[in-house]
Amino acid sequence: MNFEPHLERLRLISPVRRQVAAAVFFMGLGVLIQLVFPKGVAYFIDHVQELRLETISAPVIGLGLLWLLVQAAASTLRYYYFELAGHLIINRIRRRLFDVLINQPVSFFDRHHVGEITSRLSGDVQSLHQSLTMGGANALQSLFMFGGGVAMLLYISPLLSVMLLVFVPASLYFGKVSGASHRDYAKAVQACMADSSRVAQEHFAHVRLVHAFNQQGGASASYGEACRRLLELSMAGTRRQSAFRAGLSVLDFGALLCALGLGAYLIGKRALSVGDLMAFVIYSNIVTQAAGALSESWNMWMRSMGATDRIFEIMRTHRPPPAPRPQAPLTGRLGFEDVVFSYPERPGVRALDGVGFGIAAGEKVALVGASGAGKSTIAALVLGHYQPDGGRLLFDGLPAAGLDLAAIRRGIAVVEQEPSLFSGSIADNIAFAVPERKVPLDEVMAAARLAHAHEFIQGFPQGYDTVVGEHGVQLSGGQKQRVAIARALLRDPAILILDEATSALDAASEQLVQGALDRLMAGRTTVIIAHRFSTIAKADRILVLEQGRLVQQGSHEQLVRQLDGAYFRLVKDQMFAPRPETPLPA
Ligand SMILES: Nc1ncnc2c1ncn2[C@@H]1O[C@H](COP(=O)(O)OP(=O)(O)OP(=O)(O)O)[C@@H](O)[C@H]1O
Repeated sequence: MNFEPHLERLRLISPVRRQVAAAVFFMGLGVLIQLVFPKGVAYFIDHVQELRLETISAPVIGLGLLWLLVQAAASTLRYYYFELAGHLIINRIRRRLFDVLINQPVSFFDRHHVGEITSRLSGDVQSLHQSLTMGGANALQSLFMFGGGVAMLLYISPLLSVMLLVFVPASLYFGKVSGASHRDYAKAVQACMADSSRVAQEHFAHVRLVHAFNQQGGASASYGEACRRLLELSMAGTRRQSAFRAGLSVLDFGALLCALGLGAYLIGKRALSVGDLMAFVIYSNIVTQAAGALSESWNMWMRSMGATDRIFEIMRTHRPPPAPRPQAPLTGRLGFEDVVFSYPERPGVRALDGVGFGIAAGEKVALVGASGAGKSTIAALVLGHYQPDGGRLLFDGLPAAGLDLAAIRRGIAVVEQEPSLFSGSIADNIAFAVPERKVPLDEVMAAARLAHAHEFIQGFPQGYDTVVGEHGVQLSGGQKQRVAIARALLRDPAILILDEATSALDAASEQLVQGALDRLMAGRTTVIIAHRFSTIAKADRILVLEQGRLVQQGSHEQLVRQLDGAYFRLVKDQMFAPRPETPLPA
């Protein structure tokens, strides 16, 4: 048997050793008190004739009250410390799992849906919580009760004990056998839960589209199907669990009947008192129940092992980021040398096929090409989201592979096609550009002024504190763009990656955004994934891509003269908006 996965989970307890030790101490105390009780009952039954009210003196009553108090305190403190340890552990795992997830390479998010990932963070972690806290507490308590109960049984009657001990291994074995199947079942349930979360998350995220296409019914059907699979699996698990409980109950009552039969025989032989038989029955019940609870705890542990396998798989993939290496800030010189790249999810298709070019510091280069030609892939490689399969990238003439990725990224800013804003204040969204320090508001404002965003932000009643994004004020396309430009300006990058918005803004907004972009691009190396002719015309150089290959480069005037070239075809097919002001050669 491989113990490592079990140990891996138990190691999570180590930072909360003190709380766990306190919980175990109070649990031990509680168990001790419970184990004394049957023997006290035996004494009472065997001496019931001799007991008089006068003999129940104040110290006896005091002792009884103390017993009650200690019992209550032990049980309360046991619960408190186990829960406390559980919350601390789970809080730690949740944060660690998030750290591991957020640091995964971008390709990880190509393979896993956001809904699935959030389900792992909530559902799987919750399952681990239950098994480590209440599951762990019950298992430990059962173990103590089992050990103490067996000792008391042997003390009262070794002969009866031997008979009873036949049943105990049977229920333990029974638990072990059913535990193995529980693990696989729990894994399947958790996968199903992640799947239903994915379906729900996807439809909520695109709720406008769902309504626009009257797809509410379709959404309900998809979610219903995911829930049906989950229900089927859960029902199968419940059937298994019921069969397991029935088996345990047969063993429990079998043991009780045998103990009564043999006990009566021993009383007849004067080898056992009535009180001791009574105590024996109670202890035997404690022992068989503890054995059953141990089996059940094992099942629960195995279910949690299955449910949390994915968490640990993900955690194992975590590689701490390499120690930062001293590196001079980028000046903006960028190069691709014969770069070959396929997305990990599509290993057979080359998204870039032998692409090579150099960009001087401060140069503005437009990437053009039909949809799927590889423009965004070039940007993704510059940002270090993926590593090339062949060839290399150069920053300031140095191979990227030998440089510190975080330092490279510090020198780059990106303005996305559809700028993403987090649900926070506008100031927070702009300051997002500089994670290394707390950015003062006047710096945020200065960036917003340059980006022509200050005026509209000041127009909101809460100004820079206005909450935007998920649950806040929704900004127009042009406003979002200007916030994103302010964010990039604040970063003050050497290299700017600009994924130009395809949707047209109204003329006034367009002018404001364009003005802000001009300020942003001034003096910086800029790689523009270009869709507008006005942008392309302003670029120092145009790189034309076709099916992952760089097929042409030059200025608009140079390229448009090559009548058999890809660029001419793109212009002719009106791939850019608005139509080129530069007339095509006759
Ligand atoms: N994450 C991904 N996983 C697998 N294949 C991808 C991924 N992203 C893009 N591709 C594929 O790689 C090729 C290049 O895509 P890319 O996004 O670079 O094109 P593009 O020129 O930016 O297109 P567009 O102008 O439509 O955005 C396409 O065939 C595309 O389907």
